[in-house]
Amino acid sequence: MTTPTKMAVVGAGSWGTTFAKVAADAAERNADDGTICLWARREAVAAEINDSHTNSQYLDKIRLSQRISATSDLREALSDANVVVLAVPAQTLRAQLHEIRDDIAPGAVVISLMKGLERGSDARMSEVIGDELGIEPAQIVVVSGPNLAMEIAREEPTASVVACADEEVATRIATLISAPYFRPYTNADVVGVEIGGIVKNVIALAVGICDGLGMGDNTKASVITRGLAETTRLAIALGGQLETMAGLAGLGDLVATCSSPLSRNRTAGRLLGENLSATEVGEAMTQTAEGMKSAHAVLDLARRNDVEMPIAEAVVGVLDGRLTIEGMARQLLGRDLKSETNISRESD
Ligand SMILES: NC(=O)C1=CN([C@@H]2O[C@H](COP(=O)(O)OP(=O)(O)OC[C@H]3O[C@@H](n4cnc5c(N)ncnc54)[C@H](O)[C@@H]3O)[C@@H](O)[C@H]2O)C=CC1
Ligand SMILES: O=C(CO)COP(=O)(O)O
Repeated sequence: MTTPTKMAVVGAGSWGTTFAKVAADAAERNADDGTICLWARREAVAAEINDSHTNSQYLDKIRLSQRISATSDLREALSDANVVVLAVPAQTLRAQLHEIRDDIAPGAVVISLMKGLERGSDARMSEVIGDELGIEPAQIVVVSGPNLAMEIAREEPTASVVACADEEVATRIATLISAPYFRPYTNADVVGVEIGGIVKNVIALAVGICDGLGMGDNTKASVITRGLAETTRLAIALGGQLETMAGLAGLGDLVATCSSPLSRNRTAGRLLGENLSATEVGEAMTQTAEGMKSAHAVLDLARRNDVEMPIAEAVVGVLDGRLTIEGMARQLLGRDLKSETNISRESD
């Protein structure tokens, strides 16, 4: 007999809550005894999930399964959990893990849902998890793909990627989250899957800037496509696979995020394009737009690996107030002419 899954989801924002719903609906479909406990920072959010089975601040009008319980006591959520899911803002993860490292059961599989790069260390979230918890890559899973939370919460059919160095673990987690409306594929390329999710947020800021400036689809398609080229260069330099970048966690997520009005990163970019400063955009956003903070780390990581990322560089220039949005277009269009198909590190 296999042990029933006891899942703890750390972070009851849009994606943490939606992922808990997916796992609960998958358990229902698999007719297993799995339970899901969501940790919410605020007691009121936990109480609403327990009493009304809703989380109205993040997922308006979405009903959650009765298999999902919630608590604002993190130790209680983690108690005996054999699968721990992390869905907090990337820049807060290390401090959070530091606090709870002794409360995570040895042998638990830890899943990262986050799409950010740590500023200062340029570490991917799977690397932060490995550092802070001292666990093996076979225990660390990354879930990423074209996964706008609200669409999944509404049960609109969606595919995703479950990445782990150990393919058996990836398959086990994929089974655990395979809901009637959510289809996960496995992939052993953790680096490529994570880089796709991180960099698309920066490219979505650039596409949002185009929106803010009132530019049309040619401009946005050009940014998306060349954005994929620079994302691919970085992923390959770090050991990722070309095929991953053409898949759900690369092209798929880039297209979803850059096209959707639901995207927080694209929205933040639009506000930048409407001439708000990065500080003003930060104040206007009520949910996490990871690209606003990760962009600097992406550029730093690229420079350390001799990878050119002109779009990321221009976005960082705008965020830092060194480049105007009009100057951004001039800078990108003024570059030396190149072959399109060169995926080598040096140039674009
Ligand atoms: N919302 C989406 O559609 C998707 C989001 N993601 C990624 O998931 C991660 C989480 O994003 P969302 O759930 O959308 O964000 P959110 O802004 O909706 O929720 C963030 C959650 O983290 C908590 N939190 C905020 N500051 C914290 C801190 N200092 N310490 C601990 N917890 C804190 C908040 O209370 C909230 O529960 C991000 O890395 C994002 O890129 C990935 C795929 C889809
Ligand atoms: O990662 C996402 C979709 O896959 C969500 O994008 P935003 O964080 O820009 O809303």
